[in-house]
Amino acid sequence: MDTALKDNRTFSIKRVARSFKYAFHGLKYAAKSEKNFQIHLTTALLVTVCASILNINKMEWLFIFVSIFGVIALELVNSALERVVDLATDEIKPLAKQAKDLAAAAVLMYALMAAIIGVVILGPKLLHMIY
Ligand SMILES: Nc1ncnc2c1ncn2[C@@H]1O[C@H](COP(=O)(O)OP(=O)(O)OP(=O)(O)O)[C@@H](O)[C@H]1O
Repeated sequence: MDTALKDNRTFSIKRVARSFKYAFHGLKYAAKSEKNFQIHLTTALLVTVCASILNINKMEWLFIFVSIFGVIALELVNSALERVVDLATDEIKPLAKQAKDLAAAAVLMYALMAAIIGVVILGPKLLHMIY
């Protein structure tokens, strides 16, 4: 027990590397099997290409990246929560429904904000390029 506690408190490159490895496993898993995650990744790629072509400034890039990484991170948390709920019960329960729907609502809120940021930053530049 003491050794385990000590182990948790000391900094170890090996442990940090292991944590990164597990995080990449999660990313790989989500990219392979989570439909919504794949949609967010594709959207992020399109927005990044669009923003590059439209030559946005540093501050605009910051807003775009906060939006992109925020949506992706929240989607990953949502997927994790869905699994925890499914692990906790395989019955239809109001609390399970609330937990999943609340997590989905969190993603929706952030995605809406990201969409507004995208339209505000890229919209006028796109219109200017087209007309
Ligand atoms: N155990 C449960 N009890 C009650 N309602 C549930 C339960 N599991 C899921 N639901 C309801 O069914 C909906 C669909 O659940 P599901 O687990 O398929 O997630 P999802 O929103 O379709 O996400 P994804 O497509 O990423 O798996 C949930 O949003 C929730 O409202």
